[in-house]
Amino acid sequence: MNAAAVILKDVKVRFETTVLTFSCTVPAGEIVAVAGASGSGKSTLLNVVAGFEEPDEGEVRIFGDDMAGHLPAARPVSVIFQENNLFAHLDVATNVGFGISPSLRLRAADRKRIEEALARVGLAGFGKRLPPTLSGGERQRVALARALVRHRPLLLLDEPFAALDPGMRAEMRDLLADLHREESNTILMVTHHPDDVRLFSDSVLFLDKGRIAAHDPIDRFLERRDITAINRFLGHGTER
Ligand SMILES: Nc1ncnc2c1ncn2[C@@H]1O[C@H](COP(=O)(O)OP(=O)(O)OP(=O)(O)O)[C@@H](O)[C@H]1O
Repeated sequence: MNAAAVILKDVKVRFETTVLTFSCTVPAGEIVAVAGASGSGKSTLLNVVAGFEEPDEGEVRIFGDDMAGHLPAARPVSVIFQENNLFAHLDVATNVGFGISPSLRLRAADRKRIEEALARVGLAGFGKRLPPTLSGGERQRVALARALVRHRPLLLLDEPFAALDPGMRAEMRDLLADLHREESNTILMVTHHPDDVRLFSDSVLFLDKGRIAAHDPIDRFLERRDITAINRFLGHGTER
């Protein structure tokens, strides 16, 4: 598992008042927490990888391939956002079906895969329900089921548990960890929660003011005391 899942090389994204700069190499098969204060650039980094944001400069490679000009749908990624992952007027099975075929031309074997994915995330029998009738946690499970049927080797999660209570967060974390073991995929997950970092990740990309301030294996990251923003994030008081 030494190949790189993601390489960002001198990537620059310019907004009106800000320039964000990213360079990093994420090994395949890792769970990587993407952390940092609000406005530090976490979502932008994910959007650059997913293809929702084109960099002004630099190179984005996913499993070795240069992603320049590749639309999001053409990238080997699945993305789960904090919310609004689902079409509210379409039932759960149809929402998951989009992961298999955007035109929803689903064969019997596809419908079986949808049912299996729903069962895998604890939602057997939910296929005919509409998203507004589900709890926040159930909706995120549907989004996860849709990611599952896609079998993409890179899963990007932008604060996927933000709207969930602590018990549900822990459940979702466990479920993701199980799926990661089964699929051997690479996961980049934006989170504001130190617990997600401590309990879930192999390594941490820590952003500060639009650049990557630290990219460490989890043990090393938790021992750091040299960056104020990390101390603040980990609750290490005012020490520098
Ligand atoms: N479309 C945009 N136009 C202008 N500025 C933007 C745009 N998107 C992001 N920015 C700016 O880029 C910086 C990084 O934003 P980003 O959303 O990536 O941060 P974040 O770390 O994900 O924040 P949060 O934790 O609050 O979601 C911020 O200063 C933000 O205002």
